[in-house]
Amino acid sequence: MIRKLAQSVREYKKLTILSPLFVMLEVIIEVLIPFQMSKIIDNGIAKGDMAYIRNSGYLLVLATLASLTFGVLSGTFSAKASTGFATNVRRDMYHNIQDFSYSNIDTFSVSSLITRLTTDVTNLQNSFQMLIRILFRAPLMLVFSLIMALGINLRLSLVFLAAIPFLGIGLFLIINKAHPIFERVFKTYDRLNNVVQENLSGIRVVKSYVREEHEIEKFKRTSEKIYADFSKAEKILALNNPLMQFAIYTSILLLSWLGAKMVVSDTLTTGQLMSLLTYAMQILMSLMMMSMVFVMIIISRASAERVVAVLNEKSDLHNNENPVYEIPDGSLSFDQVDFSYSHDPEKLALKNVTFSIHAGETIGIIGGTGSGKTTLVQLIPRLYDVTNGTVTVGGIDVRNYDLYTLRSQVGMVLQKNTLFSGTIKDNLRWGNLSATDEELIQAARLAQADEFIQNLPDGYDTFLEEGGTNVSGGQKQRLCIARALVKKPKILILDDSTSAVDTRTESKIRHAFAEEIPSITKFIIAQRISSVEAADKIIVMDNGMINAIGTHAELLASNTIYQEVYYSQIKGGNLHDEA
Ligand SMILES: Nc1ncnc2c1ncn2[C@@H]1O[C@H](COP(=O)(O)OP(=O)(O)OP(=O)(O)O)[C@@H](O)[C@H]1O
Repeated sequence: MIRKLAQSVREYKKLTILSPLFVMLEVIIEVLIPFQMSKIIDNGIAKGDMAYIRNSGYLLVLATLASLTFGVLSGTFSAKASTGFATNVRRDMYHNIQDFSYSNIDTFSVSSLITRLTTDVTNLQNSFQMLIRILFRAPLMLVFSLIMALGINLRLSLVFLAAIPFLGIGLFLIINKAHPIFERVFKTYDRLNNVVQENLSGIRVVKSYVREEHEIEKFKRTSEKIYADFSKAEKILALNNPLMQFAIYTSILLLSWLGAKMVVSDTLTTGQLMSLLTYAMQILMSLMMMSMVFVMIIISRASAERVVAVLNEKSDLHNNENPVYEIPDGSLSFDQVDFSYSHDPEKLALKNVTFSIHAGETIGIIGGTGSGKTTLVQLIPRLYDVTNGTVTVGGIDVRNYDLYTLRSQVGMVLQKNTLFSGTIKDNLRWGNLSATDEELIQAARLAQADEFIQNLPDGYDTFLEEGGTNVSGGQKQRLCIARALVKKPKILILDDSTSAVDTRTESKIRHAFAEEIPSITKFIIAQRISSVEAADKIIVMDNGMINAIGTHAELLASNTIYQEVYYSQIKGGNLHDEA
């Protein structure tokens, strides 16, 4: 875990090393100051030597200034190194997430990824800063002060040594109790983020169903859970303070009592007792700092595990060796394809799917909800890999293509359309950054979007709000179709992407496709028979399997599922409705 995180230090390595180096110089001076003080008391004040006092005083001022400078420098370096480290961790996580396949995304929820990228990385940043500064400072201070104290008086110094194991055991117990609670707290954070994200992205649904109270209650419950867990963990951590204070004050009392007796019996000078007391404070303060760092480490250990899980997650879709960079044509075949989302052969979402189609054909896919339509088409651009069997495009197994080549040649309009904030042009260019304005207009024409775009006050430069909230559902779908067309794909997949478009416009889209892009293979998943009846072939899906393949006339004559859908739509009057 540490090795993985250390890889993100990169260009901040120098600062990461410089910070503890300056800490070391700062500590050395801080430890020498009490020693010099004891000399001023014993050699200067006791003997009334003003010149000695003055010269040593100058030296002390210089030492303090130097220690201050080193402190400022190490503080600055550690702040820069830790923010840089956090930036790199975030960047590495973000890069890795971009590589995630759909199945990787299924492993982590979106809200959990957000907490990991924000709260967890901030925790890591704080502990990294503490680690390179305080975790160096405290042990150095401890060791140097102990050496100095032992040099002054061995017997009295044993008092500190007795305190160390006592504190060590106390800390170990605290850490063991608090860590599992922090692990739990971060999972609850994920839930909180999930509640917020779901609520905000679905705020319109929440409002239209008047579910505000319910949502507030859900938020309150999760916040209270975080509050309860945090309070519990903090209560355990708070035991650290009395434990430390007890050790510090007992040691100082013992030291003062035993030291005073030694001063009276002339086996210790006043200056030595003074500096011993200062070293006692320094030793115990450094122990206190170390315990604080340990507390921070407990909190961030849970975060570190969550961050490393994202960094270590490998995309399960890779390019094979010597991938193919050219797709010959848009012909396609499925050969005995099984697919399971959970990689469990008992839970197949697709079973023994076999069919083949020629380039340029239009294929309709029809079937009940959950019958596997979306799952089937997701295997074409390799959003998931098959569990068994093969999918080929242009006669070549899709796993043998370079992923980028394959996906750039398969235009897919998903069921859940997403437009991004930006102008219509920006959104259309998602498909192809170098597309000319003419190409954008041509794609929009085919998708029957050009007319309504031209009627917008700023035309193609109209700014779309986040999620495309300022256009209607049907307009959004047409923009998404146009965006896929800008890619000039060899295969175009429309997954229920004309459901909000009226049947007259939908029919215009179909005609435009047939006349102007005849060489593109088209998949149309639809609920309406009218959307697929003109297709060259229609696949009827049922429970993850192909129930039948044929033309509209063939299926209407022989397939019961197709007949049922057809007649229910005739009766419902929505076969060719113009909603
Ligand atoms: N990401 C996923 N993880 C696990 N199971 C999934 C996932 N996506 C879909 N499924 C399951 O796979 C099956 C087929 O789903 P699919 O989305 O392909 O159906 P569909 O025919 O497209 O349905 P609809 O018409 O409602 O969109 C369903 O049982 C569904 O619950």
